[in-house]
Amino acid sequence: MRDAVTAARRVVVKIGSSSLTTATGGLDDGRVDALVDALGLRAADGREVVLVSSGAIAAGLAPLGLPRRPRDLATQQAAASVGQGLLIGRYAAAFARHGRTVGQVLLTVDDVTRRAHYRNAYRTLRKLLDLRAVPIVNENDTVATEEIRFGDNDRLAALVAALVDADLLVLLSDVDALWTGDPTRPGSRRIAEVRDEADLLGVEIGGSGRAGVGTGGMVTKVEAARIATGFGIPVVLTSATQAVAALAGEPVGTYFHPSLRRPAARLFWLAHATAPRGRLHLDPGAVAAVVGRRKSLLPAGITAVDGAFTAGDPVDLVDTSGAPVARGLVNYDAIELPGLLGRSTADLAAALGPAYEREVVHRDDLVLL
Ligand SMILES: Nc1ncnc2c1ncn2[C@@H]1O[C@H](COP(=O)(O)OP(=O)(O)O)[C@@H](O)[C@H]1O
Ligand SMILES: N[C@@H](CCC(=O)OP(=O)(O)O)C(=O)O
Repeated sequence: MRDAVTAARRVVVKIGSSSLTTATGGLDDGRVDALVDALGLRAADGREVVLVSSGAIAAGLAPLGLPRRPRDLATQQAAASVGQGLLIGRYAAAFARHGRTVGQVLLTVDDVTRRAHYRNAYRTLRKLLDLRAVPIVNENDTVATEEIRFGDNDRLAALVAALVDADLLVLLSDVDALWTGDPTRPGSRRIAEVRDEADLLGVEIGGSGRAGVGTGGMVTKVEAARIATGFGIPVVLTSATQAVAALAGEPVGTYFHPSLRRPAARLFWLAHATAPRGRLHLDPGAVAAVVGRRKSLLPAGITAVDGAFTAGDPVDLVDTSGAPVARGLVNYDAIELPGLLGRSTADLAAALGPAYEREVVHRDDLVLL
């Protein structure tokens, strides 16, 4: 038995498209029901479950007469728009049989990187759990453009697990475990547990076996496991058909041990969930202050600015060679900064008013890379 699994009070379960669809790619009601039965068992004794479910695009294909997963973003978004409603409707009916209500939570990258949105997402999830509803999370595909996309729900699930401070993340796929190589190839073996990076050396982590349905294959799952375990959350990776056993702590699938380190939640998001919208070039004094002495970044230490960001966006702080040394949430719009560079805070406050005394990036909004 896996003690961390049996003891977990709050669990995030992620299910991939390939485990929810029929061979032809449509939503498979029987598979949805089987998953919900497994989760219903788990939630029955007062434990909290957050479900991260893919499948919106797959569920939208048939109603739109699309023969396969489209390549272009706009058609994917249209399919997700049709499919997400069907998916949630299906879950709502299945959970109702267990006396549970579901709540739909659609997230974009912004929702987990901008502080105000991050708090908002946390508050909603927390309240749903307090009200004994089952939050069902997916990426907000219909509004997520290429540049702000998570792209894969494995990473989203790891970030949601961190957001709700889960005790366990379960990744359910169509494969029963992480294997040493392509599971269909003779000689590949199942991996029962991963203690650290060393256990992954030599493992061939491949793409999706069902290119028309699943997205990231094992690459995104192992990456998600890295993120969650780095946050102190253990991960079980197995197939949807083993969900009951996995949630009961039986030794199925692959168990990723958590690392002991548990970074501050908000900064963790910043480092992992963000695509920087710009770069601030620091002089050596500013690098020493920010990295060495954990100080806030002031205009005086910035030599140049790249990107078209607005206040609140994540930006990378780079040294004189251009290497990122930290990531932070910037307090100014990109167009405001060139006029401020190299000037002291006192000078700026005197010339432009007290609002210009603020740091460019506050040290509480900074994470070293
Ligand atoms: N080392 C490996 N171990 C297990 N599966 C692997 C490995 N490398 C690649 N895969 C493939 O990854 C697939 C699961 O990913 P994917 O199809 O994206 O699922 P999901 O839709 O659940 O996210 C498996 O079906 C398998 O073909
Ligand atoms: N948000 C998309 C799923 C993207 C995704 O990560 O899919 P999968 O690899 O099947 O978990 C959808 O609902 O179709």
